Amino acid sequence: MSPLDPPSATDALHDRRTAIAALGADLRALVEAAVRTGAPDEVLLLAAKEAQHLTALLTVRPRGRAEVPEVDVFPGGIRMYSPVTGAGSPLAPPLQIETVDDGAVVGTCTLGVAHEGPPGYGHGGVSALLLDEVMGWACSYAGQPGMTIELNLSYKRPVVLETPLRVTARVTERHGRTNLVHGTIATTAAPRTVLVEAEAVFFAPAPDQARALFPSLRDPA
Ligand SMILES: CCCCCCCCCC(=O)SCCNC(=O)CCNC(=O)[C@H](O)C(C)(C)COP(=O)(O)OP(=O)(O)OC[C@H]1O[C@@H](n2cnc3c(N)ncnc32)[C@H](O)[C@@H]1OP(=O)(O)O
Repeated sequence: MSPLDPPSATDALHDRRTAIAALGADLRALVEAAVRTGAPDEVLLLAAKEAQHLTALLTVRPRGRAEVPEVDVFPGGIRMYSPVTGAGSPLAPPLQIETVDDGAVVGTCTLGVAHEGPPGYGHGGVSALLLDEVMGWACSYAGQPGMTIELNLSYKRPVVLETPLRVTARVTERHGRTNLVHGTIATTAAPRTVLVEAEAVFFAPAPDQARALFPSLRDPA
């Protein structure tokens, strides 16, 4: 559903997305190594210098704060730098939107130590991040991409790190531009044992409102 390269992607777009994803994967490995390392102080200081060098290398024609990247399909599609699904984001697990199953969107991911809350378990805010995203996808797939205006979570069991997770979401009710959405996190090994459950309200802005909120949106309709 969220392929890196839909059939319409040109060669140049394919190459750009591939390069962004390659950098993202190595940055995620770096972040995980950095939060787990037992290397001595002098190695940390050496790594900090190398990181400064990389930052300088990448600080070329940075995009503006509200600019939609050319490699993205927004709203409701590919977001290369999303902190949840973005193959190019060092913050993202990244979560893969896998299927639309009987109206429910299903995403999978594995959290690392960089996402830790209680030792060995995922941070509660990270669970909210995963659910918010997949619930947003459920709205898009129901035909009304929208913004979260309310998100309630029930943390039933801790979310284990380094364990494949299954995040599901489904629109349960629609009232005009407002969608009520239900979401869950479970492990892929035990999909019926809900670890975190969510109820959310999403609002799909009208075209004028979307134009004001997202000035670089190409087609707010
Ligand atoms: C285009 C989408 C792009 C999506 C990108 C991916 C996003 C991933 C998910 C996110 O993280 S979104 C980021 C977090 N959310 C925000 O930053 C939203 C901040 N909120 C706003 O900017 C405004 O609330 C918003 C522009 C969305 C709406 O402003 P309005 O002044 O038009 O809202 P209003 O208060 O009139 O409420 C809109 C409708 O929702 C209803 N409503 C509000 N709160 C509700 C509630 N708690 N329960 C049920 N309905 C509720 C409200 O009654 C009303 O219904 P009606 O249209 O029928 O009159």
